[in-house]
Amino acid sequence: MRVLETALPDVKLIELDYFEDFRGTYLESYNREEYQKQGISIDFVQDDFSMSRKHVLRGIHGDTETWKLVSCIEGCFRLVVVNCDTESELFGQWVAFDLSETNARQVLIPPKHGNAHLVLSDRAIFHYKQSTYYNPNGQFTYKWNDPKFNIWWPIDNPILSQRDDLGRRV
Ligand SMILES: Cc1cn([C@H]2C[C@H](O)[C@@H](COP(=O)(O)OP(=O)(O)O[C@H]3O[C@@H](C)C(=O)[C@@H](O)[C@H]3O)O2)c(=O)[nH]c1=O
Repeated sequence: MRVLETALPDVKLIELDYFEDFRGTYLESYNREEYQKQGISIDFVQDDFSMSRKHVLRGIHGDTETWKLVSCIEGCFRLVVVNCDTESELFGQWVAFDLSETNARQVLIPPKHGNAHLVLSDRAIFHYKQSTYYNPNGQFTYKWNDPKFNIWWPIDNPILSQRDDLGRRV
Protein backbone atom coordinates (compact mmCIF):
# COMPACT_ATOMS: atom_id res chain seq x y z
CA MET A 1 0.00 0.00 0.00
CA ARG A 2 1.08 3.56 -0.62
CA VAL A 3 -0.01 6.48 1.59
CA LEU A 4 0.07 9.73 -0.35
CA GLU A 5 -0.09 13.28 0.96
CA THR A 6 -2.76 15.59 -0.45
CA ALA A 7 -3.22 19.36 -0.57
CA LEU A 8 -4.82 19.21 2.90
CA PRO A 9 -2.62 18.15 5.84
CA ASP A 10 -3.79 14.86 7.43
CA VAL A 11 -6.07 14.04 4.48
CA LYS A 12 -4.35 11.01 2.92
CA LEU A 13 -4.91 9.11 -0.29
CA ILE A 14 -4.18 5.41 0.11
CA GLU A 15 -3.52 3.14 -2.86
CA LEU A 16 -4.01 -0.49 -1.95
CA ASP A 17 -2.34 -3.48 -3.56
CA TYR A 18 -4.64 -6.02 -5.09
CA PHE A 19 -4.12 -9.51 -6.43
CA GLU A 20 -5.58 -10.81 -9.65
CA ASP A 21 -6.03 -14.32 -10.97
CA PHE A 22 -8.40 -16.21 -13.25
CA ARG A 23 -11.17 -16.00 -10.62
CA GLY A 24 -11.06 -12.26 -10.14
CA THR A 25 -9.33 -10.01 -7.61
CA TYR A 26 -8.54 -9.91 -3.90
CA LEU A 27 -7.52 -7.05 -1.62
CA GLU A 28 -6.99 -6.40 2.07
CA SER A 29 -9.00 -3.31 2.91
CA TYR A 30 -7.62 -2.88 6.43
CA ASN A 31 -4.83 -4.43 8.49
CA ARG A 32 -4.08 -2.61 11.73
CA GLU A 33 -0.36 -3.49 11.80
CA GLU A 34 0.24 -2.39 8.23
CA TYR A 35 -1.60 0.90 8.71
CA GLN A 36 0.34 1.54 11.93
CA LYS A 37 3.60 0.99 10.07
CA GLN A 38 2.45 3.67 7.63
CA GLY A 39 1.71 6.11 10.47
CA ILE A 40 -2.05 5.55 10.67
CA SER A 41 -2.68 4.54 14.28
CA ILE A 42 -6.35 5.19 14.64
CA ASP A 43 -8.65 3.08 16.76
CA PHE A 44 -11.57 2.45 14.42
CA VAL A 45 -14.72 1.36 16.26
CA GLN A 46 -17.51 1.34 13.67
CA ASP A 47 -17.98 0.32 10.02
CA ASP A 48 -20.74 1.79 7.84
CA PHE A 49 -22.08 1.27 4.34
CA SER A 50 -24.47 3.41 2.33
CA MET A 51 -25.91 2.36 -1.01
CA SER A 52 -27.02 5.12 -3.37
CA ARG A 53 -28.27 5.48 -6.89
CA LYS A 54 -26.79 7.63 -9.63
CA HIS A 55 -26.53 11.36 -8.87
CA VAL A 56 -27.31 11.00 -5.17
CA LEU A 57 -25.08 13.36 -3.20
CA ARG A 58 -24.64 12.75 0.54
CA GLY A 59 -22.99 15.44 2.64
CA ILE A 60 -21.24 17.69 3.52
CA HIS A 61 -21.07 16.06 6.97
CA GLY A 62 -18.46 15.86 9.69
CA ASP A 63 -17.73 16.40 13.36
CA THR A 64 -14.86 17.53 15.58
CA GLU A 65 -13.66 14.10 16.74
CA THR A 66 -14.05 11.44 14.10
CA TRP A 67 -11.48 10.01 11.71
CA LYS A 68 -12.99 8.23 8.69
CA LEU A 69 -11.39 5.80 6.26
CA VAL A 70 -13.49 5.75 3.08
CA SER A 71 -13.60 3.06 0.35
CA CYS A 72 -15.77 2.40 -2.69
CA ILE A 73 -17.14 -1.15 -2.74
CA GLU A 74 -19.26 -0.92 -5.88
CA GLY A 75 -19.61 1.61 -8.72
CA CYS A 76 -17.85 4.95 -8.46
CA PHE A 77 -18.27 8.26 -6.73
CA ARG A 78 -16.60 11.66 -6.45
CA LEU A 79 -15.53 12.28 -2.85
CA VAL A 80 -14.90 15.83 -1.67
CA VAL A 81 -13.20 16.59 1.65
CA VAL A 82 -13.39 20.14 3.04
CA ASN A 83 -11.49 21.71 5.91
CA CYS A 84 -14.34 22.86 8.21
CA ASP A 85 -12.15 23.98 11.12
CA THR A 86 -13.18 27.61 11.56
CA GLU A 87 -9.95 28.27 13.50
CA SER A 88 -7.72 26.98 10.71
CA GLU A 89 -6.22 29.18 8.03
CA LEU A 90 -7.17 26.38 5.62
CA PHE A 91 -10.88 26.66 6.46
CA GLY A 92 -12.91 26.14 3.29
CA GLN A 93 -10.16 24.50 1.26
CA TRP A 94 -11.18 21.22 -0.33
CA VAL A 95 -9.78 18.27 -2.25
CA ALA A 96 -11.62 15.82 -4.53
CA PHE A 97 -10.99 12.18 -5.38
CA ASP A 98 -12.67 9.64 -7.63
CA LEU A 99 -13.06 6.28 -5.91
CA SER A 100 -14.29 3.24 -7.79
CA GLU A 101 -14.73 -0.49 -7.36
CA THR A 102 -11.60 -1.04 -9.46
CA ASN A 103 -9.11 1.68 -8.46
CA ALA A 104 -8.38 0.29 -4.94
CA ARG A 105 -8.21 3.74 -3.37
CA GLN A 106 -9.08 4.85 0.14
CA VAL A 107 -9.19 8.33 1.63
CA LEU A 108 -8.39 9.09 5.27
CA ILE A 109 -10.38 12.05 6.63
CA PRO A 110 -9.41 13.79 9.88
CA PRO A 111 -11.76 15.38 12.43
CA LYS A 112 -13.03 18.91 11.69
CA HIS A 113 -13.24 18.04 8.01
CA GLY A 114 -16.50 17.57 6.15
CA ASN A 115 -17.02 15.00 3.45
CA ALA A 116 -19.54 14.54 0.68
CA HIS A 117 -19.81 12.09 -2.19
CA LEU A 118 -21.67 12.18 -5.47
CA VAL A 119 -22.53 8.87 -7.15
CA LEU A 120 -21.39 8.77 -10.79
CA SER A 121 -22.34 5.14 -11.63
CA ASP A 122 -25.85 3.62 -11.76
CA ARG A 123 -25.39 2.53 -8.15
CA ALA A 124 -22.54 2.84 -5.68
CA ILE A 125 -21.66 1.51 -2.26
CA PHE A 126 -19.79 3.90 0.05
CA HIS A 127 -17.98 2.26 2.94
CA TYR A 128 -16.13 3.82 5.82
CA LYS A 129 -14.52 2.92 9.09
CA GLN A 130 -14.86 5.53 11.81
CA SER A 131 -13.09 6.21 15.09
CA THR A 132 -16.16 7.18 17.17
CA TYR A 133 -19.64 5.75 17.58
CA TYR A 134 -22.51 7.42 15.73
CA ASN A 135 -23.66 10.61 17.43
CA PRO A 136 -26.16 12.45 15.21
CA ASN A 137 -26.16 15.50 17.48
CA GLY A 138 -22.41 15.95 17.20
CA GLN A 139 -22.41 16.22 13.42
CA PHE A 140 -22.26 19.43 11.42
CA THR A 141 -23.83 19.86 7.98
CA TYR A 142 -22.89 22.24 5.18
CA LYS A 143 -24.66 22.51 1.87
CA TRP A 144 -22.97 20.72 -1.04
CA ASN A 145 -22.93 24.03 -2.98
CA ASP A 146 -22.16 26.38 -0.08
CA PRO A 147 -20.73 29.48 -1.78
CA LYS A 148 -18.03 29.74 0.93
CA PHE A 149 -16.44 26.60 -0.45
CA ASN A 150 -17.08 27.01 -4.18
CA ILE A 151 -16.73 23.26 -4.79
CA TRP A 152 -16.83 22.12 -8.40
CA TRP A 153 -19.24 19.20 -8.88
CA PRO A 154 -19.76 17.37 -12.21
CA ILE A 155 -23.54 17.95 -12.10
CA ASP A 156 -25.67 20.78 -10.76
CA ASN A 157 -28.89 18.99 -9.77
CA PRO A 158 -27.98 16.15 -7.39
CA ILE A 159 -30.52 14.06 -5.46
CA LEU A 160 -30.39 15.19 -1.82
CA SER A 161 -31.87 14.33 1.57
CA GLN A 162 -33.91 17.06 3.21
CA ARG A 163 -31.02 17.69 5.62
CA ASP A 164 -28.53 18.08 2.79
CA ASP A 165 -30.89 20.26 0.77
CA LEU A 166 -31.31 22.64 3.72
CA GLY A 167 -27.74 22.36 4.98
CA ARG A 168 -28.95 21.57 8.49
CA ARG A 169 -30.74 18.86 10.43
CA VAL A 170 -34.53 19.02 10.37
C1 LIG B 1 -24.35 7.98 9.98
C2 LIG B 1 -25.25 6.91 10.60
C3 LIG B 1 -26.58 6.85 10.29
N1 LIG B 1 -27.37 5.90 10.87
C4 LIG B 1 -28.80 5.87 10.52
C5 LIG B 1 -29.54 7.15 10.88
C6 LIG B 1 -30.58 7.27 9.80
O1 LIG B 1 -31.77 6.61 10.20
C7 LIG B 1 -29.99 6.55 8.61
C8 LIG B 1 -29.50 7.50 7.53
O2 LIG B 1 -28.63 8.45 8.15
P1 LIG B 1 -28.21 9.78 7.42
O3 LIG B 1 -29.38 10.35 6.71
O4 LIG B 1 -27.47 10.64 8.40
O5 LIG B 1 -27.18 9.21 6.32
P2 LIG B 1 -26.24 10.05 5.36
O6 LIG B 1 -26.89 11.28 4.91
O7 LIG B 1 -25.71 9.10 4.36
O8 LIG B 1 -25.06 10.46 6.37
C9 LIG B 1 -23.74 10.07 6.17
O9 LIG B 1 -23.20 10.90 5.14
C10 LIG B 1 -21.86 10.64 4.81
C11 LIG B 1 -21.44 11.69 3.80
C12 LIG B 1 -20.98 10.53 5.99
O10 LIG B 1 -19.80 10.86 5.94
C13 LIG B 1 -21.52 9.88 7.20
O11 LIG B 1 -20.73 10.16 8.35
C14 LIG B 1 -22.96 10.25 7.46
O12 LIG B 1 -23.04 11.59 7.92
O13 LIG B 1 -28.91 5.76 9.11
C15 LIG B 1 -26.87 4.99 11.76
O14 LIG B 1 -27.61 4.12 12.29
N2 LIG B 1 -25.53 5.01 12.06
C16 LIG B 1 -24.70 5.94 11.53
O15 LIG B 1 -23.46 5.95 11.83
